Amino acid sequence: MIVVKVGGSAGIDYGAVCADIANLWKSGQKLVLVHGGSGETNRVAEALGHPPKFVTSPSGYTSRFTDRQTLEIFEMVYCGKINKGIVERLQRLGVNAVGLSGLDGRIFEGKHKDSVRSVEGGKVKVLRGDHTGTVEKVNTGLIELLLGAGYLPVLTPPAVSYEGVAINVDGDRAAAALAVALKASTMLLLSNVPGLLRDYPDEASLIRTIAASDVESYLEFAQDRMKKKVLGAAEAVKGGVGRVIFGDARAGEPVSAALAGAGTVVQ
Ligand SMILES: Nc1ncnc2c1ncn2[C@@H]1O[C@H](COP(=O)(O)OP(=O)(O)OP(=O)(O)O)[C@@H](O)[C@H]1O
Repeated sequence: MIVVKVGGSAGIDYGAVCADIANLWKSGQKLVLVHGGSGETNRVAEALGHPPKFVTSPSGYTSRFTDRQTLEIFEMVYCGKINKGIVERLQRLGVNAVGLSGLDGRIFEGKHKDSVRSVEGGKVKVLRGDHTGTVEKVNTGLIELLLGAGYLPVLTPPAVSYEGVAINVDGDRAAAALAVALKASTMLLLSNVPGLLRDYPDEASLIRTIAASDVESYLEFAQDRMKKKVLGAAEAVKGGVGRVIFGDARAGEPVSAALAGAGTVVQ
């Protein structure tokens, strides 16, 4: 079993990702696909007159401030446009894909965080009305049912809180929790960079391997949203996933290339 997470940043070639996945799936590889959608969400939010707001926590992590209206835009893009776009591509390639969010069947569950601490102009402010959280529990029953019946699950945030409220969660960490729950041998985190760069954005500074015991020390090279990927990788390997690969989803055969070791391999 492998878990493939494809991001939603500008430049990602969903056609290439889906074609590669379709070939692997047809050759008998069991997999679950998780996706993001941040780039398109930003664009749609701007177009709808509710521009995105990002907050940086005192510990340096960046996240989307998700008020109710942002959550609805987020769902339109992630669960609507991106999820159905991927399912359509896979269907056209002859793969019986089923698109679900973490809300459906309570696949991704976690605690609702209503307030977030944000560093603004050197001061720490508390913002309320946030619909975010972290996946703490993965309910694999529905996924196993689908896999057992021959469907390829295509999953996306949001998750559901214990009270049944939709919460925006990080896709990389959700994929990590899923990979652990499914006892996946490999998790791929594919985005619009060749992997973790020592000196971002210099692509020649690609870090090729990271020892599983040492992942967190690489957080220092990751800026803003890349930090969540490194954190997700650490959580996955700690949870028993054999290897995590940060790979490039901009062209070629992104999944096969990453499986063959292109990118940053955490093992
Ligand atoms: N050291 C680094 N190496 C590589 N990328 C980095 C680094 N530091 C920061 N980044 C940024 O991290 C981004 C990837 O994270 P991001 O969360 O935007 O991607 P994604 O997974 O495609 O999106 P989504 O949130 O929609 O799933 C890159 O586009 C790059 O700008």
